[in-house]
Amino acid sequence: MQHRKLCFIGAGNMAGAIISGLIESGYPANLISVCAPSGKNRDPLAEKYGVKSSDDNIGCAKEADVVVLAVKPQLMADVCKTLQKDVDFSGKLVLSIAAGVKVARFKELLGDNLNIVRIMPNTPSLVGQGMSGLYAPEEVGQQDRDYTSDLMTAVGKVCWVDSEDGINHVIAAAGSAPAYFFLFMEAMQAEAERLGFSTDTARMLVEQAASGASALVAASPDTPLSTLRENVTSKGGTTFEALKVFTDQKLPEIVSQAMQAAIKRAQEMEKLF
Ligand SMILES: NC(=O)C1=CN([C@@H]2O[C@H](COP(=O)(O)OP(=O)(O)OC[C@H]3O[C@@H](n4cnc5c(N)ncnc54)[C@H](OP(=O)(O)O)[C@@H]3O)[C@@H](O)[C@H]2O)C=CC1
Ligand SMILES: O=C(O)[C@@H]1CCC=N1
Repeated sequence: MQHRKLCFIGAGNMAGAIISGLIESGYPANLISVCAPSGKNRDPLAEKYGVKSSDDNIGCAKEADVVVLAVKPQLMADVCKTLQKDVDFSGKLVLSIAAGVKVARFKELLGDNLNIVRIMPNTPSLVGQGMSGLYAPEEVGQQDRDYTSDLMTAVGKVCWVDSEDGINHVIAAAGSAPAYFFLFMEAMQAEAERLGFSTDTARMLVEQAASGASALVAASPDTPLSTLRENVTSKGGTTFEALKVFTDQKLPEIVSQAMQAAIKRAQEMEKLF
């Protein structure tokens, strides 16, 4: 992949996950800078990975070929307005990882000719297992699309969406999704502890069951998920009884409602920020 000079504006959970994944995959540390007002998140990244840490958004953005906007959506307008005053974005690629801030809004904030790709990543990027949705408006060139694909492929898998609404659908299915699985695993660990397992053993049981199930899915690309479920479910057995509780409590409907709630919030954010 091409190694362009990258500047992250924001050094939080998601920027940190991408930076860590990039360095692990061989992206040169001396081409990465990370900016945030305080040193609490960016300094550990600099210490661990040798990237440049700074509180100077403008200076770092000026020097970069690619500016990654990685602040909370509610801060995006203020951050962009400050950048817009002093940074010439022509010739640069801007990547936004923010939920709920549309390309049209970035053009309002940073200029009509902005060359921008939206990325919706997730935190497993930290361990090279990310899932990112990518959207670019028509005018973005193939080289920039390829660079963005390569960048995020370095930390996981990518999927392009044709319309910007697709980014909100990626949020529901992948961006927010690690938290759904963590909640499920937390509930399982808590019950395992109530059954008498130590915290460590309860976590190991749940963690290994989850990562084993996930590895089995990955190793069985032609097998529907329903078949993998059926393979565990003996007639008259224990799994059947456990799954009956989930279906009686309408788990599929709950999942659908949760994913729709994430989309609805992203749409609200698009109006707010
Ligand atoms: N977390 C996730 O799983 C995902 C998050 N996203 C998106 O990523 C973006 C960041 O989220 P997340 O990483 O969770 O947020 P965090 O709260 O973890 O990090 C926000 C970062 O922004 C920095 N910051 C605040 N103000 C400024 C400023 N004026 N200039 C530069 N940096 C600033 C903070 O600085 P300091 O370090 O000093 O506090 C912090 O490093 C959001 O837009 C979110 O929608 C997308 C997909 C998944
Ligand atoms: O919760 C959020 O808004 C962000 C976007 C996807 C995951 N975290």
